[in-house]
Amino acid sequence: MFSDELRMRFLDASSRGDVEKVSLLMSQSAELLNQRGEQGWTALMLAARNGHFDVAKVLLSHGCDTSGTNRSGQTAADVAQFWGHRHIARLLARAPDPDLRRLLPERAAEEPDTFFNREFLDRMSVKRSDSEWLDSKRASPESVFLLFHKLNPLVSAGAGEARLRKLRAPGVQELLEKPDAVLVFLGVEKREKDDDLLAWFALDTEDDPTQLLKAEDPGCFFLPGAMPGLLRLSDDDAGVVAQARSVLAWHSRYRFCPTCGSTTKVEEAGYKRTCLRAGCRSLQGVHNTCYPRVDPVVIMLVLHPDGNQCLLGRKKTFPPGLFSCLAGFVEPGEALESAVRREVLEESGVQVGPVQYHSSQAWPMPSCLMIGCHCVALTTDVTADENEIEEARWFTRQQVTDALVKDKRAVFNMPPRQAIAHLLLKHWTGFSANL
Ligand SMILES: NC(=O)C1=CN([C@@H]2O[C@H](COP(=O)(O)OP(=O)(O)OC[C@H]3O[C@@H](n4cnc5c(N)ncnc54)[C@H](OP(=O)(O)O)[C@@H]3O)[C@@H](O)[C@H]2O)C=CC1
Ligand SMILES: [Mg+2]
Ligand SMILES: [Mg+2]
Ligand SMILES: [Mg+2]
Ligand SMILES: [Zn+2]
Repeated sequence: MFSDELRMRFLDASSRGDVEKVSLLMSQSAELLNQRGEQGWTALMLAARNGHFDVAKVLLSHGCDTSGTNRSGQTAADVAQFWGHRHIARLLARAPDPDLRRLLPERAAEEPDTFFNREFLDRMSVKRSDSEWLDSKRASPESVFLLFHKLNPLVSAGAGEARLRKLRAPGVQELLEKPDAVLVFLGVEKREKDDDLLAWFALDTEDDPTQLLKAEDPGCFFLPGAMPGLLRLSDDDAGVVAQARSVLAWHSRYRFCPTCGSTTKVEEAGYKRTCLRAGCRSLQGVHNTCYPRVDPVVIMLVLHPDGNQCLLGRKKTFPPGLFSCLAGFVEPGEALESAVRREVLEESGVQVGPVQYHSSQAWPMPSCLMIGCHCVALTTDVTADENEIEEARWFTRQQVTDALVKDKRAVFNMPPRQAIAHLLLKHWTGFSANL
């Protein structure tokens, strides 16, 4: 054990930034590490208050607790942030803290069957360069052709659900003869036997929709509004549309070579656009201008250090009452964990510590890959970024549960079940219910 005097000397040395003394006292009694002084302040909080980076580093290297709060409810990171010592706040965000990690939900036993992720077709990418096989499938009366108008799929509406309209070759012949037409090979229906593969294709047109619909049943229409329109699809159809819509959107936006502006030719059954100018840089080495793009987006449920609340935000464009997880594009040269910490800080002013991957989701608006994570906050004051977020605040586990079951006490509306944000919230409450 140590005396009260030793404890006071230890806290005082941390507060003054005397690294040598802090280390010396630690070597005399390791139990000093998480001791508290006036108002419940620990050595780490005092170092954070006065901007003593080296002291904070030494204390962290001994595994000191970062999640405890003083009597004003502030963590060490709260203190560092309040007093403008951002380098210390960042240091605390990187420090592994077993106590905070404990708040992360356990990994799900099974991969979730997420909307837009269902693999109804086998993409058979080896066939993309087999022109003879592709020609025969294009001409086959069995093959399925999906038609999109300005990226909205042709569907027929059943009870509630919209079903993709499957056209056959003659139905799209005229459109395919146009000079700019792009036909994308999506894959083949998964079957037991390999001999009679049923191929699926997709194409987009900007032609007058009333003319296009004349040849169709009266119940057919182009499903309007990506959000929430696409959420009306069945799970199987949604998986096919996620693939088709992203590739078609890429063709509609990347007609010319992004490197030199020359015309391009479509190859690989719609999966490549190659520059036609000999000597163009895009034809040499590793480059990403010729293939359909995917934009990674991190989406995260931020958990409060008390383990009982989570942070949700509202965009101005959301329907009334809806709150969802914060999200943001991953930037070049950035790891997913860094993107999570940066976007949460930008959008809410909250510092994030441990980050844990949950699952991912294709999100074809037009080509996002949502990377879902849970993470734990180090600080708790919320300042919403007014440009992007209308409001951000903490919700209790009970409030999330009420919203999930649409209880009359619910204080907000959940994101739709098809969104990965919904799964992140549901997984967290499911985990918490077992506590
Ligand atoms: N499935 C789900 O549950 C959810 C899905 N999402 C999706 O995630 C996407 C991203 O989330 P969001 O919060 O908007 O992202 P950010 O927080 O990164 O901010 C969006 C802003 O970033 C700019 N931007 C656009 N494209 C890129 C890019 N490729 N790289 C970097 N910045 C870019 C845009 O600015 P400007 O327009 O000024 O150019 C846009 O307004 C959204 O498109 C949304 O569809 C979001 C929440 C829930
Ligand atoms: Mg943002
Ligand atoms: Mg955002
Ligand atoms: Mg961003
Ligand atoms: Zn070029």
